Amino acid sequence: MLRWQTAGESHGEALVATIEGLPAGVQVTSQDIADALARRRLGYGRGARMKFEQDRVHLLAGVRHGQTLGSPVAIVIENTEWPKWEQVMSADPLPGGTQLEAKGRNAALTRPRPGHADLSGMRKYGFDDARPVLERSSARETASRVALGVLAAHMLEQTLGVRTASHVLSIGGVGIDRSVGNYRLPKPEDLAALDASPVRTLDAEAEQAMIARIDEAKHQADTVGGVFEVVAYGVPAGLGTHVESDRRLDAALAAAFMGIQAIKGVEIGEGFAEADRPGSQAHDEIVRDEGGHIGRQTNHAGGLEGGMSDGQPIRVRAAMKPISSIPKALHTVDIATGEPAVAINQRSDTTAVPAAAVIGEAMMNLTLAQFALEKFGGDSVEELKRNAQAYLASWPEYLR
Ligand SMILES: Cc1cc2nc3c(=O)[nH]c(=O)nc-3n(C[C@H](O)[C@H](O)[C@H](O)COP(=O)(O)O)c2cc1C
Ligand SMILES: C=C(O[C@@H]1CC(C(=O)O)=C[C@@H](OP(=O)(O)O)[C@H]1O)C(=O)O
Repeated sequence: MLRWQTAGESHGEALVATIEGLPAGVQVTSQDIADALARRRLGYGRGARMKFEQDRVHLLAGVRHGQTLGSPVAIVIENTEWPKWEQVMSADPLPGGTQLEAKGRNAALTRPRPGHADLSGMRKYGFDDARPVLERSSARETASRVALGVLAAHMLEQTLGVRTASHVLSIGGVGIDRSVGNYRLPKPEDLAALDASPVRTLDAEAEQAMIARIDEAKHQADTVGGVFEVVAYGVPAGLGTHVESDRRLDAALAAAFMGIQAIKGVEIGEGFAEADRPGSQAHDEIVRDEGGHIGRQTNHAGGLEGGMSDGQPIRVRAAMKPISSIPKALHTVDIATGEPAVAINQRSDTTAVPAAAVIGEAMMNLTLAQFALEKFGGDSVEELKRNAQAYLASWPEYLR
């Protein structure tokens, strides 16, 4: 069983991530993780913090000489902003009972921001300050998940040959028309080109439109969301199952993507467009190719049928709501006085859809790694590989 967890506040000392259940022998280095974290910081429209903060990674446990040991892996990502927050976010009481003055960074945040966890978190945990809520609800936490996603991605690639790529379909309502479904899907070989695009697309026209939309939103003191897609190649048929709802791979992927901050919709394949098509045009007919192998001519289903991978590329799309902290401040109520007020506004991203796509890759890899381990098992990379090969070899040639 693959289990993972993260801890850490946005302006705390560090983020911490652990993962347990990976086989021994997965090759990974701190540099691989640092490279993935750098990809998560990319994207036109991100705020000032992305420019001055760095992700400093320490691979603390579970890896020796570039290979996992089969023991829990622990990763620490230092927040380089920490010196500015050392007192405000101090875990221990301040020396000599010092009380920080309630001003500047330590001022109580009593005007909850619509669209954030602030108001419900204050009610639920009994806080009169939004700080303890926003510190953890911040998407800073996703750095931990991207770090863990590297281990999952390496395990998948080194055992099954699975590789993942992501791209952005639209930002603020402009970009690629996803109802058509015949645009060029990103391939793992395109990753460098996608990383080089300010809005994570291979479509030059859509790129210009999305950049212009972000500029427009920024100019109007507003923010925008968008839609991204993650595609996983090389996933063997048969991960997940139809037999029980909580073991379905499509359900697990939907939960994993929905678990990314600000994601409000998840689509498997062409999910929403499928709802408008007649069945005769919706399903992926089963054919034999020239080599006699079984295959499909289309992939509307996004590689998932009956809660199981069907051997086609797995495609998951996610809709991200606009960034919630808006310079053009929204109405709220000051919790300290009960009077109408405008929401706290801090420096913020105008959009973070390209970053969310990279986080989506991590969630795809973590979910597929979990399901691959459940299906094949194995305490070492070699054992997992053997088990998967034996499974595939058990099929008649034309089914492979
Ligand atoms: C990569 C990424 C970056 C984000 N950056 C910001 C930001 O700078 N400002 C902000 O207000 N929200 C930002 N968000 C969104 C908030 O974290 C999110 O809207 C908030 O947690 C509430 O969303 P929820 O209702 O899904 O939890 C970001 C989200 C992601 C995934
Ligand atoms: C720090 C990151 O993203 C942050 C996510 C975030 C939010 O509210 O989710 C708000 C911003 O932080 P701050 O309020 O400190 O400016 C983003 O910069 C990161 O992704 O590493």
